[in-house]
Amino acid sequence: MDYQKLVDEAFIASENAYAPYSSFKVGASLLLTDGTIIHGTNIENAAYGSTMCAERNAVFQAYCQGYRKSDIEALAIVGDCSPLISPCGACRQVLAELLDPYTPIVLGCKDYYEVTNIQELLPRAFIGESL
Ligand SMILES: O=c1ccn([C@H]2C[C@H](O)[C@@H](CO)O2)c(=O)[nH]1
Ligand SMILES: [Zn+2]
Repeated sequence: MDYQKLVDEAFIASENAYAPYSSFKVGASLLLTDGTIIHGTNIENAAYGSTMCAERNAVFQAYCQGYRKSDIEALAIVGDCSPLISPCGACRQVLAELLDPYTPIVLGCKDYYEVTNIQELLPRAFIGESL
C-alpha cells in the first residue's frame, strides 16, 4: 500500500479545513477496498465543543455512503505539527468502533509518517460487545 500517497491525499484534504479559531488545519484520507479515497477535514465552531475532527468526518462520510469497516483499507491523518498528529480521545473511541482493530492508521507530518492502528492507540476500548 502506498502510504505516502494517502498522506499526500490527507494534506490535500486539509486545504478545506475550516479552522478560524485554532488555525490548526487537519486532513484525513481513507482508502477503501474499491479504490475510492474519501477526504475529511476539521470543521470548527464558535461553540468550540461543536467542532468536528478531520478523521471522524472522513470515517463518518464513508459510513454515510454505505461503506463499513471491512471496506476500509487504511486511514491517514495529517497536520502541521511535530513530530506527528495524535488523534483526540473522542476520535479514538469512534475509530475503535468503526475501524477494524488492526487497520493501518498513518499519522503524518510534512516529511515523516508512522503507521499504527486503533488497537495500539486505544487498547482495551469500550465497544458494543461489552453492552
Ligand atoms: O487528530 C486531530 C487533532 C485535532 N483536530 C482538530 C480539532 C480542532 O479543530 C483543532 C485543534 O484541536 O484540530 C483534528 O481534527 N484531529
Ligand atoms: Zn478528534
